[in-house]
Amino acid sequence: MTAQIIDGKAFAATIRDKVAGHVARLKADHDIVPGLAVVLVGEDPASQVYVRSKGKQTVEVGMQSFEHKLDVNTSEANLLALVERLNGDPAVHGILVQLPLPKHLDEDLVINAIDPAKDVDGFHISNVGLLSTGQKSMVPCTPLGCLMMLRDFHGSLSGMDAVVIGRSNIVGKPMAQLLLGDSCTVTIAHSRTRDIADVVRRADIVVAAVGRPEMVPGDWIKPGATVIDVGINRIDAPEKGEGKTRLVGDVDFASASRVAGAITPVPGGVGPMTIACLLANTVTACCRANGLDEPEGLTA
Ligand SMILES: NC(=O)C1=CN([C@@H]2O[C@H](COP(=O)(O)OP(=O)(O)OC[C@H]3O[C@@H](n4cnc5c(N)ncnc54)[C@H](OP(=O)(O)O)[C@@H]3O)[C@@H](O)[C@H]2O)C=CC1
Ligand SMILES: Nc1nc(=O)c2c([nH]1)NC[C@@H]1CN(c3ccc(C(=O)N[C@@H](CCC(=O)O)C(=O)O)cc3)C=[N+]21
Repeated sequence: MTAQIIDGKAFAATIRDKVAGHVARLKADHDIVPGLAVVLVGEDPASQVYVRSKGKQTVEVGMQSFEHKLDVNTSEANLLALVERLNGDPAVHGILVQLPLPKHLDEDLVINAIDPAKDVDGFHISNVGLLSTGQKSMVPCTPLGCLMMLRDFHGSLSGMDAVVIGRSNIVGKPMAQLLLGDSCTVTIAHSRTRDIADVVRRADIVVAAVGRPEMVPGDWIKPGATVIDVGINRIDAPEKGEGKTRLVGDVDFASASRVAGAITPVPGGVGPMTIACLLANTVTACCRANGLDEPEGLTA
């Protein structure tokens, strides 16, 4: 069997179109322009590329982008003061603090200082609690993007066996909550899981969010299963020339795509959906802040 490729890049483009439509309507009907503030501490090259791409796409859909770059040695007080300022800024509807932060900064403290209504990453404890109790919240972008692709491919996920590999607060745990919300039978695997191959083999849906290049081989995949590869790993690619690199996921695409029914590629899968969902969350936050009907089909 050769798996169908789930084209996250193309799907993300359709979401951005919807977002752009809503943004245009907000402007025409209410003279409101949604704004997204992105805070980057330090100069990690991968983060810089990613933040630039977010800023560009934000402007492309007609929203305002505010980028704040702080020195790697910035104090916690300084960062918290910026977050406070953004919380109070009526032009800012969404705030994203790029993670990971340098070690001297307390991530939990900083994330929980963001106004939950502006927490477009969905990482604030209030949003985590709301999601886990099935209430309206801001939903983390990466898991939301994965859910949208799964719903689009399968229609209903009800009763399916889903295995999420990874239990981070930003991907694994919220992903599991969303799948549970859609009535999957959910298992979360992690570094202490015994016989992970056996656990994964039971799954109709596999979401891999581990951070280990090509860790999941095809022979862990149940024939016909849907595989969502969240991993973004840059590895050496000497075949492309001296010093060159390439991106791979947490799944061994070559072997898995021979067994799976459907699979997301890396690049071009979950990554573009994450950014599209960030834009979607910003419009949603803007509508809620202004007491307006929120866009349909852009939230969980
Ligand atoms: N496409 C996108 O938009 C995004 C992609 N990513 C990518 O997704 C991946 C995961 O990110 P993130 O969740 O932040 O990573 P974390 O490092 O925070 O979490 C990784 C998880 O994988 C588990 N794990 C590690 N090794 C193994 C193993 N050998 N077997 C089973 N489980 C293991 C860990 O288990 P334990 O808890 O026991 O240590 C942990 O729960 C990364 O490649 C990251 O780059 C992340 C965010 C967005
Ligand atoms: N507060 C916070 N929120 C995040 O959502 C967040 C974060 N911090 N820190 C880093 C991770 C990582 N992440 C990615 C998003 C998109 C791509 C993406 O678009 N990837 C492209 C390829 C890009 C390339 O070529 O380098 C693709 O997969 O096709 C990658 C990675 C969001 N993260």
